[in-house]
Amino acid sequence: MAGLTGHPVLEIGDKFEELQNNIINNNKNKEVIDKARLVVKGEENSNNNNNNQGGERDMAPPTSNSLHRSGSRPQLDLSKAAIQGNSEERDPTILLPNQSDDISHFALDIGGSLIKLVYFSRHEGQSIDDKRKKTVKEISNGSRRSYPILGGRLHFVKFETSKLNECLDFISSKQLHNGRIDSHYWNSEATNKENAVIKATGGGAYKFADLFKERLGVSIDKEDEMDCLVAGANFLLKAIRHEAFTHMEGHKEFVQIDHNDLFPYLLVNVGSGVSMIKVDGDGKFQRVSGTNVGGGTYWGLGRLLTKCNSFDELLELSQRGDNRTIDMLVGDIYGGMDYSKIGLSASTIASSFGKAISDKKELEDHRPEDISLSLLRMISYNIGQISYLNALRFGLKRIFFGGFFIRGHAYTMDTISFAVHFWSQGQAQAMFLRHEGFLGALGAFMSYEKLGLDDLMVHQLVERFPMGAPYTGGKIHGPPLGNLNEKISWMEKFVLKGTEITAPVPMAPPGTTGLGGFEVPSSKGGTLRSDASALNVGVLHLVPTLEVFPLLANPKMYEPNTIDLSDHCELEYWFTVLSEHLPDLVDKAVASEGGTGDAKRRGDAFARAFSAHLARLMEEPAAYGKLGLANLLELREECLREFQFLDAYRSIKQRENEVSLAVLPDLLMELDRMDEEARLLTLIEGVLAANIFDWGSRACVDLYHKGTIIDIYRMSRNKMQRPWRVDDFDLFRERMLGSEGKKPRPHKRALLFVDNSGADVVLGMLPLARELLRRGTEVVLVANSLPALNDVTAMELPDIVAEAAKHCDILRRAAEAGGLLVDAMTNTLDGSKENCSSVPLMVVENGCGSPCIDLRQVSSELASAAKHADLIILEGMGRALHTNFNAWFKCEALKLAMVKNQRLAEKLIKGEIYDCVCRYEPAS
Ligand SMILES: Nc1ncnc2c1ncn2[C@@H]1O[C@H](COP(=O)(O)OP(=O)(O)O)[C@@H](O)[C@H]1O
Ligand SMILES: CC(C)(COP(=O)(O)O)[C@@H](O)C(=O)NCCC(=O)O
Ligand SMILES: [Mn+2]
Repeated sequence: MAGLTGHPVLEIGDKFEELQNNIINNNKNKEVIDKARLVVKGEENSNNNNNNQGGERDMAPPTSNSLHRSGSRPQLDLSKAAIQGNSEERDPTILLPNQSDDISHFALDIGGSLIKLVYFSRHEGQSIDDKRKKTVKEISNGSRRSYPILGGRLHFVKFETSKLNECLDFISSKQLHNGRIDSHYWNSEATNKENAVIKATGGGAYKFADLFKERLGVSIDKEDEMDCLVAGANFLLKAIRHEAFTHMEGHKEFVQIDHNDLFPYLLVNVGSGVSMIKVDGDGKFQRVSGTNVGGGTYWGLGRLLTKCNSFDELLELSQRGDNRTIDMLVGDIYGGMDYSKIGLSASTIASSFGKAISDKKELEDHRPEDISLSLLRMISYNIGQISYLNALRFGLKRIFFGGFFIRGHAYTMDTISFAVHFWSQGQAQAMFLRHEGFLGALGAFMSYEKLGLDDLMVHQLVERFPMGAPYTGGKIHGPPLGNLNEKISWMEKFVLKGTEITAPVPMAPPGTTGLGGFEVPSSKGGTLRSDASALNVGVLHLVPTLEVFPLLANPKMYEPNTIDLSDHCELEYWFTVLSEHLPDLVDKAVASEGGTGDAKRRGDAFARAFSAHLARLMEEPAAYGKLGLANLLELREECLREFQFLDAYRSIKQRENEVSLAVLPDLLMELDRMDEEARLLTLIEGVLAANIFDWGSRACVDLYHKGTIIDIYRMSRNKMQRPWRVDDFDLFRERMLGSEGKKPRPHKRALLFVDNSGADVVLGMLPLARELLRRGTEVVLVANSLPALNDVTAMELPDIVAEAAKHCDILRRAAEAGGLLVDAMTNTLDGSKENCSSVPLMVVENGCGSPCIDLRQVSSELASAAKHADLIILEGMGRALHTNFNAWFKCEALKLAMVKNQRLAEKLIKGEIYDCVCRYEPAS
């Protein structure tokens, strides 16, 4: 093995190949089959010291890239392509004027300071794999809904109003105004460009209407600003799970809003000026007050006083400021003492800018930092106070603050929260919105009739954080959405700028503001979160076919994540795990795309994008909503897809499937020789043992570098001695086989949530499925809709099942009954054409592309399949431990996993790495 360690990952691949060749070329290769039998019986190998993880094996030399390239990348329309801006610049933006991206709609909010644009891009309709059509039909029993709206993404972009031209360029570069509109779903009048009408709100909808007609040839349909603000806020509060949050003393906490208890509330929109609106329901509201001292005041006065060039610069200055040099404090007036009789401490601001009256100092003698902070505090307190007074006036307890003045800035939010809390003595609560600045634009977007958006439910919206979808306008525009090249150079540019990506939102340790005073800023310092990094507001995916899993015992209380990453130590640990895994993942991803220069460049961009997200989340864990481990793992998959790595483990999965399928017949024979009780135990052991084949676990990847599949499997089997760390097997056996001679009724339908490809599904879950089928239980294999790590997908399963069915009548008949075998008759071993008397074996997709599963958002076909199920089997760390470990179901549930991470083992089951979980829960 010495000298051959250049590409250790490939070495094991070769070993697979070698093994596979052995099996294929010499079908009855005794050694291999004996080993497979050993596995089944759980015997130890006498020749080999067990647990030999030392890796003293002969390894074949690494092969070069045998993996093939995906042909599924979309073609770009490069006609009339031109470099935009300075062509001397490195990686200049390329404009592709003729590239269309199915953009259907957009709406604008053109305010005094900023233009906000919301646009929608449609998902390509995903067709169901032929082999699953029958299953889907059977399961949904003809009741598949036809959805009024298509899936797609909502994007959020802003521009400075003074740079309206940039906005117009952006619209025309993305061809937003010429969006292809599907007349089945969208209002078709707009398909004619001449009559194209776009919805817009804000003063600019009036002011610039002619310019839009002139430049883009579109008419503006003006929507009332207040209507839009309220519609936008109501939509966000109802449709986005983690939209609203409180922010006190540097601490951000998401608020779960009960839809039935949302109204009334006070909406305070802090834009250039401030509007205060009492909202009583959808479309039911009254503008009750406002103030002219708002965001425009801060930015305008601030610019005059500090000579700052941008709003962000002004805000950043404030973070290094000390307002005591310029504000007059109670202590300044009372000789350093509190005025405790009325509850004012010495450090309370008595008069903002009060010290500037001193004739000893001119403007130049004051630090711009101090001026900015003083101004920010003055305006934020003032807004907080007026808001409180209006809440008091109408007896409102909740105040939601929106508008771009807030800008996700911790100190601004703390200051407003403090004011509301202070004046209301804790009776009213200030809350902020993640899409703070886009309320009006969203409202205008919603005003397109027949969109059906107002019917969207929380579970139909999934938030994603892609790179390259620019959040701000300005320089970053040009190529249409989805242009990979743009995304890549986007990442390259950001890394050049370096700090922007990791720039944190200041999060100082919590401090106290003390009795009665607006005194100590609690979260100040550091640098301002980079707005331009496009990391702060996610793109909302509308997936109308997602549903809540109907078997959740208590959907309202359900929390998918077992590990809460708001604990910083926990976050740091998983951050390290994922960072360390990154080089290996990039290698795999690049190899899966043929290892070309282009693939390498994309791999690099992916690594940068994902690292940037991780860095951002380390600084502010709640930046993208409540953060759990499942979200991080999903984010990684999303980033891969963003750079068009559609299946990084494609060939690894294929090889592992082939190797495992080759030993399956022997395994089945061995199982069939056992009595029912021994067989059930062996089957569960088999599932647990085979769950070791996990390319997402660092420990397992290390194992792959050291041994062959058989070594690993053997090691895994050696760990199988009962009792397992969590061992409810006896309970499960009793439910399945009964006790004292009483045979319980078999389950009607079992949903098996499968995990990894290869041994995991072929040698673990399929034999278990077969056992259930044999007992007369219908089996639905639930697999990922999209690839994630080495997980098997719903698309891949029918072929695997078909291959397995060649050697097994039970599987064959069940697969036929479930519509999985289209041409099964010709492929069977004996060619016999029996009737489909079997219960069906079916495959459904789960609606996700992650190693974990959030059961609040599953595919409608899974939801339909679940209706008749009385047993759920969740398998693997991602689905049974990281998520759903604590979930309760209306039916029986079996959670099976091998823990392939030391820390998780300690934390969750007080055990060790490679310990197993077999948790059986009766219906609750
Ligand atoms: N990049 C920016 N440029 C200008 N102002 C900004 C920026 N980011 C945040 N702001 C703040 O947001 C305010 C505008 O908020 P917004 O909700 O867009 O209101 P409007 O609709 O009146 O433009 C500005 O007055 C300023 O205080
Ligand atoms: C990504 C996974 C959840 C996949 O596990 P599986 O569901 O396949 O059993 C798991 O590999 C994991 O938690 N990996 C990160 C931890 C580690 O490397 O130890
Ligand atoms: Mn997995």
